Amino acid sequence: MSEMTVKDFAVKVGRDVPRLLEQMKEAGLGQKAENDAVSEEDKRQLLDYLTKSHGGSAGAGAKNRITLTRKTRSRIKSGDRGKSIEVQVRKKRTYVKREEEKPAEEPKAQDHGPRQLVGDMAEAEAKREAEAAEEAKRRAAEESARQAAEKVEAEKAQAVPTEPEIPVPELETAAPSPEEAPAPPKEGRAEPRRAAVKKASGKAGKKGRDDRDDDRGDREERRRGGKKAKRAERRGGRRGGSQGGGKHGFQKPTQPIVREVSIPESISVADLADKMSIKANEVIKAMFTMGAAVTINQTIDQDTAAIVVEEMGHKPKLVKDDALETEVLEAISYEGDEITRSPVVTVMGHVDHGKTSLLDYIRRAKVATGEAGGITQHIGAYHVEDDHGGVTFLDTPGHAAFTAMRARGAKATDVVVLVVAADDGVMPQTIEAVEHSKAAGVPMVVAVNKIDKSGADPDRVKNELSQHGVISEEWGGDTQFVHVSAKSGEGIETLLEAIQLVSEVLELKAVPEAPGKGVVVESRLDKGRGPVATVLVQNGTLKKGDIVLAGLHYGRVRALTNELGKQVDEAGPSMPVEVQGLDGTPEAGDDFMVVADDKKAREVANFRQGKYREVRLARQQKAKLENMFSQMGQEEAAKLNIVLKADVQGSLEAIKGALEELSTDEVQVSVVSSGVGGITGTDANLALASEAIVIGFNVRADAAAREIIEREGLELRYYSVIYQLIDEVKQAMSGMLEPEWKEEIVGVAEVRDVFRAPKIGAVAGCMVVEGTVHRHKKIRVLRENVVIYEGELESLRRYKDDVQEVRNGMECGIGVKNYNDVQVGDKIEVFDQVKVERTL
Ligand SMILES: Nc1nc2c(ncn2[C@@H]2O[C@H](COP(=O)(O)OP(=O)(O)OP(=O)(O)O)[C@@H](O)[C@H]2O)c(=O)[nH]1
Repeated sequence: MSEMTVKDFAVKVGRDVPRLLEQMKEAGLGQKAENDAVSEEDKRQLLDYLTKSHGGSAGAGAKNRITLTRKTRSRIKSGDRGKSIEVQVRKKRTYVKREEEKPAEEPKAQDHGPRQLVGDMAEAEAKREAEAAEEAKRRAAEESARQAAEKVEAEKAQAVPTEPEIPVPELETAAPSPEEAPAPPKEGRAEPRRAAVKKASGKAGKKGRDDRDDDRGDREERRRGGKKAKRAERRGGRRGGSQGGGKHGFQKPTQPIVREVSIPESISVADLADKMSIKANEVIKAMFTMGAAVTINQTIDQDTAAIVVEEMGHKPKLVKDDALETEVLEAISYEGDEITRSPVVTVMGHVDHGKTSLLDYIRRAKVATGEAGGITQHIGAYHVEDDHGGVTFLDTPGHAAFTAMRARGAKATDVVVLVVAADDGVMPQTIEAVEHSKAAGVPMVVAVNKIDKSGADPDRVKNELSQHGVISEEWGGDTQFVHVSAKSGEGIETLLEAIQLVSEVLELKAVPEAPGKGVVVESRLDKGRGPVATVLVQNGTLKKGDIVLAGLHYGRVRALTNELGKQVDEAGPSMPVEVQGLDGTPEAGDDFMVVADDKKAREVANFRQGKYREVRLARQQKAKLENMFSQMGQEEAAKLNIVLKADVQGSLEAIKGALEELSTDEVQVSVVSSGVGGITGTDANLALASEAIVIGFNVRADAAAREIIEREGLELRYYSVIYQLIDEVKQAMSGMLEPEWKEEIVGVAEVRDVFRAPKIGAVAGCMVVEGTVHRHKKIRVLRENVVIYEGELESLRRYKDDVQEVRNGMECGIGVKNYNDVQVGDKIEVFDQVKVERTL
């Protein structure tokens, strides 16, 4: 065809003249009126423009092509199980305009610019297509399984010439090119495509009965070929497509997009489908044909997922469990301009030395300044402003909070303020606090408190602390001692300055523009507000609306509340803030971070929840005394950490000394903490933080400690004979732990009342609170979790009857043989000695 007018052209391409003129103008053509002539060159230019504007390739090679895609769905019977699979076929066809051809025209579809011209080009292309299809067909013939493809190709080739001015949809159905750039779905599922193509076309009403018959034939063939053949076919199909594509001048090699699908150790069906960019239904169906009935939310394991992915024609990539987490975390950038952030302080010290008073004083004096009402809330932390940029105090004094955080690997504290009452001096918990902060590598400032008191003797504090390696600056050490009174407020300013001084050395930096991250200080379930967590932002800024991952939980920040109870929109570095919107209550010490993707946050949280259990189990194994050494790598310096508690100072010293003497060149035994008294939650947390085993010598763990020990799978051992304790540790060190006799506590009774009778002595009215109390087993009497007597029972009675055992929840009368000093509140522990095989 030679030249035509815009009007003619508009008629040909089925578009109205003004719109066409507009497009021509956009394409840089000069036509302004409907009677202006349109040359071949103009058409090409317009086509080129439209192709480009629709995302087509604009390169020289792509100049004269147009690609059509069409999606069809069909069902095919799969395999010999007679199950059917829904097959989605994406067909793509590229038409290449030949120089000498005149563009034909036609289509419709307003918003598919290139499509309209396609029709235009189609006619010209028909011949070439036919040739190309033949070529593809030849190649396809190399593999028998690809017969279906050939047919379709052939049909495609025929489709064009039979109806020169075919509307676009006709053309689309023609080419079953498996390739597909933008629309991922189903690609991988290439093979069924072969058979399904025609079926789909037939469904669309574009094909005749013959086609459908052929289609059936294909299916028959496929059925006969079995699975292997199908796979071969699929592979072949891809190859064939690709080769044919080259000949056709297709835009891209017509290979199905084989995606590399990363599969975590477990994944939900929905997420797996998502990763392959297909509908979950299709995964469910595919799995069904493989003999597994799953639901959309069901989580499948990695191996199964890998098979499904392969079956779908993609490449599974098995990723390590924490890969997703790593990916999510690594995707967060904390780069930017740094500012100096305020120090975060934890106050520690012995009971009654004034930690709470000090925190309260500072809060009252500082936080409320200038704030309406000045009422502060307890949210677990607060920030005070001073002349040097402020200080944040973690408002949960004590070692428990500190160790709980450290146990979770969190380093929330920059500076420890060690409160020592000037009238009381260094006490056991003072020493414990020193141990904790040293172990955590956190610098200390000593607040010598109660300086207002008449008995205050600050020099004594200095002196006593120096014996524990905390030496005052005045004495040539590096620790600042500040005299304060939490009552009068004396010295508080100086204390804040001292904190600032220490923090300057630390050079605490943060990037306020970065996404917020930090640590959970505490959390609770609020009746009205749901899970509420106080977090300390350590870097970046946490904002309302952010998606947050916190420990095992995640959520979108619904509200942020500061320590004054005021809603805020954001919290910057070193600021504590209460967060609402999480789906659960994270633990103190859990990390939190703002992540970009809601779904990924959920995935990581889910993963962590699953992992949590495994990690605990793993830790249980590792923490076993028996396993500790066998698991140490050779290059690893072997170290056995012990948290030791004993009934009296004498035994404590003796055991500690003996244990430390066990150290050899290969294995170092280190008592990270020791003390007199029952095993507390703090001890357990410290053991967790330092990967230590807990040893109780004639002492027991309290409820809090037991909870942590159990939950975290720590190793706890009770002993009552020193040499046995030392011996077992020694044996473990030499890797020769024999089958051992281990004590097992089988029942505990609490003394509720004590009756004294002249003949039989003291009888304790008890309630069995754990296990079963047996008449003939050995017992110990515990007072405040410390063993005060070991022996056996004289009598065990229910009402007036002598019984052999009394179960949990029942009352009974207990007489302890040769011991009459039982008191209300004591516990009677019944134990057994069991042989434990050594497990390595
Ligand atoms: N005279 C005087 N009394 C103080 C001072 N600081 C605290 N006290 C008193 O010491 C007692 C204990 O203070 P707390 O602040 O409860 O001590 P704590 O270290 O928090 O104690 P626990 O929470 O039990 O570990 C209280 O009666 C306070 O009033 C002080 O500087 N001077």
